[in-house]
Amino acid sequence: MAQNELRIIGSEEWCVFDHLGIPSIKARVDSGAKTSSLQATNIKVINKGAQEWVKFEVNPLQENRSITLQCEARLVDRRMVKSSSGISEERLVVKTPVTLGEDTFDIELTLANRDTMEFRMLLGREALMDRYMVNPAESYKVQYFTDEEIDLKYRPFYKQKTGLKIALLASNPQLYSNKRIIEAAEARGHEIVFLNVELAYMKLDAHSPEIRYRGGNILNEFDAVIPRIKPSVTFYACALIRQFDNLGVYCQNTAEAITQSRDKLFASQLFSKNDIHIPITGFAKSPMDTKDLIKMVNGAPLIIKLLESTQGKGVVLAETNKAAESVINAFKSVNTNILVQEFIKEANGQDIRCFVVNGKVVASMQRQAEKGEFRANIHQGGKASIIKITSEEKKLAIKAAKVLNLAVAGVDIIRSNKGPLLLEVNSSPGLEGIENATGKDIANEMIMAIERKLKFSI
Ligand SMILES: Nc1ncnc2c1ncn2[C@@H]1O[C@H](COP(=O)(O)OP(=O)(O)OP(=O)(O)O)[C@@H](O)[C@H]1O
Ligand SMILES: [Mg+2]
Ligand SMILES: [Mg+2]
Repeated sequence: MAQNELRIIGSEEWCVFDHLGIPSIKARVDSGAKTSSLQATNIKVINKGAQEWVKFEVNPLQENRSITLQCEARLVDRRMVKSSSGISEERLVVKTPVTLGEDTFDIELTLANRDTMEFRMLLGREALMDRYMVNPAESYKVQYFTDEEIDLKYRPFYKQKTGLKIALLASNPQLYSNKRIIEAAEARGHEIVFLNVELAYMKLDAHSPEIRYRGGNILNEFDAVIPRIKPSVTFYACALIRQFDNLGVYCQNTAEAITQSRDKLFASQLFSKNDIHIPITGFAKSPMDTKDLIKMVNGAPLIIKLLESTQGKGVVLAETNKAAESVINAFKSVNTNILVQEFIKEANGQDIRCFVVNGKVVASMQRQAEKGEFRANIHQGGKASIIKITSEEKKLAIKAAKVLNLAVAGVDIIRSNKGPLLLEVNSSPGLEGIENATGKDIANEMIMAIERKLKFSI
């Protein structure tokens, strides 16, 4: 073909592979590459009579893994390719017809098992030769499809959606609570994906903010996120939750609610501001005020709490004023923030855990500390049993969750001579102790609460 009969091709073009069942795939025209290549995963060689064929999967749309096409093509070669990092690897080469605009011709494609290809296809010079001349300043000179046309072509491939798509944002899929939440979501017909907090990352950008997951997958199709955040990753996890929220995904507990419930001092201030009774609590920066701090909470025995504590690990009982003073000053000397609190002796090592979901107490249990221990936490050997709470306690639990704006909350209440007092509110309360003690399906309550918020009905 003479030079002037060559057609102009742009730097990006839409290719159609009828034999592979790919309705359209955007290719980067790359005359620097000899052979064309196609992003492919799960590549397997199979025998068809005397011929070798290849079965593989293609995600034809850029930055979108929700569509996966199953393809088959004839294997024509195996080539060693050196990657940019200098490692040689074998690539399979298949041959199949491609359509570009009006032209259909056979093309050889290496199957590139690369996760991070921006373009799912590269159109190399073997395919261009004697047909096209590249004009790198233009795109879609041979074939242009509008977004609507692409959408129409791919509509049949989108999985029929029957339930919600939920992400469980947590750290350990083996935990009882996480396993139960996954089970409950699946039982109600939803798709639930476990996302490890530390494997998710984000792009902050006014036009196209994103959340990505290890390997480059973009997480953009969730209806809801259930955050189950361990204390050590609170800061990072809350940034992720805010990002999901910015992307319009419903987060069962918001980042703000989780953050403020994790800071015992801040949470206590919110409680007193909203007329929620807590044991008398003091906080001071300087050791010079320790003596008065102790007096303020009615003297020893008293409780000292690390501002960020769970499972009762950072809660200490000081029996005498002397002991209290030295423990408080010891924490201060290592710059650890603590609360000093009146000891509710009459509770006899008991407290009440109320599980609140969307403003309702769905279960409650009493926890009794082990003999010789004042902390009722299950992790400290506490024993759980069913309890019928008073309407005053119920109101207190609901109000505490509401003040912190938590849709799911574990509210701890202690019975004192002055009536029920709020101890603390947990934003990722465990399910094991309370489901076992009460026989209630709390995971199911959590999932139904999401359905109600999203006005979803099965
Ligand atoms: N002021 C108090 N008087 C008497 N007992 C208390 C007091 N504060 C806490 N306790 C006991 O210590 C336990 C742990 O305290 P708290 O719940 O404040 O700490 P935590 O480490 O955050 O525990 P969690 O695992 O529930 O988050 C309580 O469940 C309760 O049994
Ligand atoms: Mg706590
Ligand atoms: Mg507690």
